[in-house]
Amino acid sequence: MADVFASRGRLCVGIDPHSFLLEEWGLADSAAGVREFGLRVVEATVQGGAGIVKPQVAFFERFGSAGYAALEEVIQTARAAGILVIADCKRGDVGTSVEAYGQSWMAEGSPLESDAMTISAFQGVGSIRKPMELARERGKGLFVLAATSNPEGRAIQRARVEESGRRVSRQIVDEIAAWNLAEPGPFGGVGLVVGATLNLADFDLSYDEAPEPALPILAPGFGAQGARLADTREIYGPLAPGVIVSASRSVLAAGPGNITGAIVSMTQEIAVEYDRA
Ligand SMILES: O=C(O)c1cc(=O)[nH]c(=O)n1[C@@H]1O[C@H](COP(=O)(O)O)[C@@H](O)[C@H]1O
Repeated sequence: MADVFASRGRLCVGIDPHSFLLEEWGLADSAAGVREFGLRVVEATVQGGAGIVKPQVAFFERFGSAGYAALEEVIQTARAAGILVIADCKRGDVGTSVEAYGQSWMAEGSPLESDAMTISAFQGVGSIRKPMELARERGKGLFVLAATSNPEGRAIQRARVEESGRRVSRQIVDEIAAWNLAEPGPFGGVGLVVGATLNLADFDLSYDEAPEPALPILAPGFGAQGARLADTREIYGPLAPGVIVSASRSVLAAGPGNITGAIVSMTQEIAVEYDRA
């Protein structure tokens, strides 16, 4: 991750081809439209000097197999251009089924092969062990939902686990942190999704000191959901060094003519936030 931040920066550009955005971009709400949208966002990411994209699979899935073909092309084009791809598929299942999901998004040569995927462990962290093993074997990243940015997640994610007494979010983070202990290097291989809209203390995720190895944190909620880039370090505290700032609508709404500029200015804002004493 340290090399990821050095070479690709912290901004993750979400590729979320909502119908309203396709219309604003003058594109059809179709598989051809999401393909064109995705490719243009990848191009703008390269031109804007950012290094990470996160295609939201749902918006492609709306068009069935044609949408998947479009997604494959977007992922492959981004990776060929040296951009890291986090497939936002939020998969989660058990046993051999979740293992197959892991293979779909992380196995070498899979048509959807990405650099990382989002995954749900609300069936128990043990349920995603196979993808965790695959990620480790293949040098891929996994981002496990821990404390999501949406307000509806709050009640369940703050609930306490009977056996440990810990909040669900904290339990997931602790289990992932324990898994990462076996890995060399300053950052763990498995990361977490922790929304920027939250007060982390509510989820028992405010730390006095950063866990070691550091946790990669995929941080959605900036822009359209209300969180401000200038608050990143305050929101995440000791977790801030691992944060990947993820934004979709707030970047994409700039439109095809201005998206590169939006990426450049967000990258600068993030740099200012991380450079200040
Ligand atoms: O895993 C995610 O990326 C994610 C987790 C979460 O807790 N909240 C969240 O909004 N997301 C995703 O992040 C993106 C947020 O989009 P914007 O609100 O438009 O920036 C969407 O693709 C969401 O699916």
